Amino acid sequence: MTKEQFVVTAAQMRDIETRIFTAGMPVAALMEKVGGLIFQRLQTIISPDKCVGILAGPGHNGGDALVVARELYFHGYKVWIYQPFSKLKELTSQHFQYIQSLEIPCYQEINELPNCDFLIDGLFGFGLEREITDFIAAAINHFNQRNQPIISIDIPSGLHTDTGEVLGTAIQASYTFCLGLWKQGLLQEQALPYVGKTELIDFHIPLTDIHAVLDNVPQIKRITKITALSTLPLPRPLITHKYKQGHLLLICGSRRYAGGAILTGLGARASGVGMLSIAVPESLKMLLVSHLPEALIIGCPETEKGAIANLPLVGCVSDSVTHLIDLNSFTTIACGPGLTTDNISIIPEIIECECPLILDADALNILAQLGTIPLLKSRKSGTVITPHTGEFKRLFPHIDYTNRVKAVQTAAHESGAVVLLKGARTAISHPQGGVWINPESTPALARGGSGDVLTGLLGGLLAQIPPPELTMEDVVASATWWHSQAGILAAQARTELGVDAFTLTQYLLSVLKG
Ligand SMILES: NC(=O)C1=CN([C@@H]2O[C@H](COP(=O)(O)OP(=O)(O)OC[C@H]3O[C@@H](n4cnc5c(N)ncnc54)[C@H](O)[C@@H]3O)[C@@H](O)[C@H]2O)[C@H](O)CC1
Ligand SMILES: [K+]
Repeated sequence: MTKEQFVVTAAQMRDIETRIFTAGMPVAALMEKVGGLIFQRLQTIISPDKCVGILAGPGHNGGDALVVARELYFHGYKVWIYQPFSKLKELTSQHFQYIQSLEIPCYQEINELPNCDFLIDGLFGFGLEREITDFIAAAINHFNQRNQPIISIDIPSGLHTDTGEVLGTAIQASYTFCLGLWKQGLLQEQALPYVGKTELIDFHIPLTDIHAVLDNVPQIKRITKITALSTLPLPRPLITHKYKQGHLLLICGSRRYAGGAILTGLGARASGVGMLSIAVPESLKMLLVSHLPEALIIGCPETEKGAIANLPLVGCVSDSVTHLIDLNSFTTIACGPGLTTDNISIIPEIIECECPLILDADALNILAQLGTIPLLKSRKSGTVITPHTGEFKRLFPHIDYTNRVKAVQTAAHESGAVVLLKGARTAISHPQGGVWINPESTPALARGGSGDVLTGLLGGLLAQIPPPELTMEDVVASATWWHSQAGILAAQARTELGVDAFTLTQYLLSVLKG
């Protein structure tokens, strides 16, 4: 793993830094090093003719900010300090004393503050322990009102380091320079309006210290291009044939949502899966054939309303169908897009299948009606469920959803499934607790049908039975990355309004072309 992948809580960061200090690294030296690295990065953003306001807190976040202030000053920038705290940590106090000796203007009242071009937020870092109130809350709200870009050191002051919750109020940063290792709160969806453009400032934490603290707990990891492309595209041997490249069965679509079946099929097509079968209500069969001529389209008996009435399974008596389905002849089954909840009887049958199973959309809504846990826990092979927020709440109404990382871990543990909780920061958890977070997406994907494409793409990848060293959640994480990168590419080419789900399918392969 690269440093960019690790995600830590405040407590884990504290433990890692304690190991560094115990090994002999002076705290002052580390602060000096970190302040210098932040300053170097700032030089590429802020030209020396600019005025910079430094917001200095009482702890080491403030200490970092004061080191930055001093370096900006010595390099010709106009600098002022806002430092309203009476009790400072020792090291921070020393830096503040030196700043004052240089006669850099220091203020304690926000109404005295001059104008400036940029603000550096060094009020609180991962040491924030409680809600921000009183004059500090007023100050943060004041700085958010000014029109200067704010660059937060480590984490926007006021955000909970682990959950990303706003503790009272929080700085709305244009940039967040996260120090050393990614803090979990920065990857939580509720932090998004506050973090701005995030980047990691590496201050060379030894990997041994990281592993010493993180190896014995479920890993929270960021999905990066390196991790995704280490999986994708799945290896395709020179000598192969269609049956060796997996056989995916999609069970989807209804007269009401015919498009869902097409979009899911197009997502599967992009995965490179060798064989694709799609079970839809009989009346959709020719429509699907026209869109996906390479797929084997299975027309199923349908209800009055045009939903799949039953699956023509091998062994069942049904003379009106041309093709019987043997659920155990597929290497993966994906079910749900456009299914409707008109007929709940097919889900218990599908859950019996022995191959990996993906349940999405209405399959999840039916599962919520039938009761999630007992049904999924009894399955022999891997299961992936891919709820959006609403489906998640219906499936797991008892789980507190504020901390999405914890929520998805709990759901995975309870259900025994890999849980992919879709959103602006999709989180994926394995039943044993490991979590992948997708750190980059686009609001362009917030459209009907996007999820159908992901289900097909994911099903097609899992059906190709990735090499044994690839865990199911690794494949799910890579599919998530692939899907969001296609959305980003499409939005760049066509604006965020131009990424309808069909267009999204047309950009999937461009992602792998790099
Ligand atoms: N630990 C290190 O050597 C390094 C830390 N880095 C930087 O330091 C911060 C973490 O520093 P720490 O002193 O632990 O905490 P903070 O600076 O975040 O501030 C905590 C400080 O504030 C007080 N406090 C907490 N909550 C509130 C509140 N709601 N209202 C008022 N005051 C509050 C608390 O009592 C503490 O005194 C880290 O983020 C980095 O920026 C270095 O970068 C690397 C080395
Ligand atoms: K900060």
